[in-house]
Amino acid sequence: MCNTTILPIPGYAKALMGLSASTNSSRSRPTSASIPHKHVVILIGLPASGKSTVAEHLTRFLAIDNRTNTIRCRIFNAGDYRRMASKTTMAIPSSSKDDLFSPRNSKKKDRFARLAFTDALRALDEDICDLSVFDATNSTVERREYLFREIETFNAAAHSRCIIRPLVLHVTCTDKHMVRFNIHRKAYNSDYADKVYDLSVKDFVHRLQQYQTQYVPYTVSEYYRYANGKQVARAQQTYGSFYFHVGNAGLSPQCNILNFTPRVSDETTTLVKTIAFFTMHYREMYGKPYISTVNAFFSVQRTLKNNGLNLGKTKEKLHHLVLLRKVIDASFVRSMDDLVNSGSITYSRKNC
Ligand SMILES: Nc1ncnc2c1ncn2[C@@H]1O[C@H](COP(=O)(O)OP(=O)(O)O)[C@@H](O)[C@H]1O
Ligand SMILES: O=P(O)(O)OC[C@H]1O[C@@](CO)(OP(=O)(O)O)[C@@H](O)[C@@H]1O
Repeated sequence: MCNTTILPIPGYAKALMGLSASTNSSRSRPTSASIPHKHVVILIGLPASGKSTVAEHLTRFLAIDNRTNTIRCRIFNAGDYRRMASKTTMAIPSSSKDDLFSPRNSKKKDRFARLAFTDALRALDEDICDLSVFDATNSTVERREYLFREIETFNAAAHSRCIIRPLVLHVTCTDKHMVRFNIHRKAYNSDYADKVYDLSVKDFVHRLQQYQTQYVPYTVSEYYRYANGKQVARAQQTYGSFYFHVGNAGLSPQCNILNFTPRVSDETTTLVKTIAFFTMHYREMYGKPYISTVNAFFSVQRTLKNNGLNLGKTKEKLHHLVLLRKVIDASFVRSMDDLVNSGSITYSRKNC
């Protein structure tokens, strides 16, 4: 089921019908028409929820859609800043003191996110791109407030060469098989290049547990705090606020919130319409092959058939399946689902 919530928006119905929202005479242009409106997509989601993959899909989609193919996109991944800063591969922590993902080290971890976000805004200001995607978990209210505040400060600065509009893209994954599969894949990323499979999976699960103690769902009231321009995001009131959601590769109901205001720019309207289309059709466009791969991965019959007489490979694959089932058991997935969805915008009946 696809379901997009549209808050009272002059011109949006026209926009959905493919007519230019700017033809609505009640809408006025942005104050300085000469200043381009650029965008930053702020991702939110637990590790392994699929953020980087969806971000990649989004930028590919924008590049082929003829409404947006002139938009130059760049992705800024906080994890990559951490990996670049470290000369060695990630060490498996022996205590919470040297565990970057422990709440006690959140300031250390924030440093990389801040560096990545500063570059994301700078690239827009220096006209290196028109859309920056900020890829991090952004899992706390403090972090999100920081990001919105930074954008406000940027927009208010006299020397800024563009206006930056934030768009939130929430990526969730709580399907048991998808969670297991994604963590399996994470065990092969560069954090674990020099580590054996079992240790990598267990360490990643430990990382997720650390996030579970800190993650704060993005709620409707948090959305409205920014949308209503209180405290941290005054410009939202003027230029609209937009929330998009991709859940379980598009299998979960969509829950976009598009709050257009009279002064939303044409650049924003076009981009928002296109991203809304992307999220609403994510399953057909990008989710299907992934969903089939996940199903095939967990089919023991398929494992036996694919590996034929290769007993070594079959044994290894079966070992992976057993381990994944053991360390990512039903109660782990349930608690993840509760955390991600309880009180979150995604499950708020009011808006979905
Ligand atoms: N929507 C998806 N389509 C295809 N593969 C996906 C999808 N979501 C997750 N995956 C798989 O799971 C792995 C982890 O996802 P990733 O995008 O790195 O998560 P995150 O950025 O949230 O940590 C990816 O390497 C990919 O193999
Ligand atoms: O600072 P936050 O927002 O948690 O996000 C950054 C972190 O996200 C992670 C989550 O696992 O990204 P990545 O998937 O790119 O490896 C960490 O590596 C990275 O340090």
